[in-house]
Amino acid sequence: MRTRALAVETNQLVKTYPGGVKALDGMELAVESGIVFGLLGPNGAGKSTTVKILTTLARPDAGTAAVAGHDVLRHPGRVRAAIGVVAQKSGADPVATGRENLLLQGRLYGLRGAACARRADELLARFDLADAGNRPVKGYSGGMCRRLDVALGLVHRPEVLFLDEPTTGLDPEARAAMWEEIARLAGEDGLTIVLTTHYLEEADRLAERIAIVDRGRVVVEGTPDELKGELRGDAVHLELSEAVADGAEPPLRDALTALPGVHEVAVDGRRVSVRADDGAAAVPTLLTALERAGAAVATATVARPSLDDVYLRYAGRSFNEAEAAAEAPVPAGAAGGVR
Ligand SMILES: Nc1ncnc2c1ncn2[C@@H]1O[C@H](COP(=O)(O)OP(=O)(O)OP(=O)(O)O)[C@@H](O)[C@H]1O
Repeated sequence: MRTRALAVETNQLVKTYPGGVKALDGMELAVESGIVFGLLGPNGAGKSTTVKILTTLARPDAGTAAVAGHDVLRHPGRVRAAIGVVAQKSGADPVATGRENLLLQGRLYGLRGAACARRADELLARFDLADAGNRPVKGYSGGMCRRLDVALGLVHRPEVLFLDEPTTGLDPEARAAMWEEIARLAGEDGLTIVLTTHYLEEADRLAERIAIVDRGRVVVEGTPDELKGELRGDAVHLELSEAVADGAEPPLRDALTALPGVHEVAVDGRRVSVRADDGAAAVPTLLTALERAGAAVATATVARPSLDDVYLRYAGRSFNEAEAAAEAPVPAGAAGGVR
């Protein structure tokens, strides 16, 4: 028996597609109930394949997975009753109205009569679709469609909601609105949200915990701050009003390196870059030291390590490089898509 404390648990999932593409190569996940968990990785990392297995739409070649305490292979029906799925592609019927879509989904999950209608209206109001509820979905904007998709996934009050790249293809405004909606959902009724994304910013903003996935396995897992904190230190960039004279660079570098909590000092013409344990706290000290050395500072910026830096450290390549590699042509017979 699995414990209910974990909403999702996988052990050594392996999945190879025909043609030999190894989509999953020992995927290990443990997602606590009641949190937003981000599965972050570039295109082709194996996120959708993981979600397909967890939502009983695909079978692993090896390994086990349980959702809401139910084994996905032994009790797929129980898993399906406990989950809501918002796939990358909308499942809504474009010819039907938003309300009709919700009523149909409700009926599929056993809701009847007034209870079903009440739930549909509740969700239309909640997702700001009340006015559009009686219009065919084909007339909805991208953001409205996405909100309806999430509403459809919630009709039967699932324990675990899977959101597969919920903001891909949305314009910035609709993306921001969807982020707000997901953040709002997160606090509710102990709902667990498993969010897959290839947007670093999306995972950083929404997920309490993140698993960074590369080549079909988790390369690192933790809270966004834990992951970034492991990189120790902020980058502080200072732009001087005038370039430092050649001979003055080494003593300036030595003076800055001697400051507490300051490392990796680089001086290059007008640009001074350092890593600091606490960037914001180091700025006044750096300004004073530079002033003493006769260097006037024009601008100072502090950058926290990003999830891209984390990815680079654990996957050995940048997120952009990995995305580019995933988009590169693959050998004949090995191509394929899950969409
Ligand atoms: N049906 C399929 N047949 C063959 N190969 C597939 C199939 N589905 C996925 N793949 C391959 O498996 C790997 C993992 O794909 P998957 O879709 O799980 O990654 P992903 O991280 O979700 O990426 P994306 O964000 O592009 O969906 C990729 O190399 C992909 O090309």
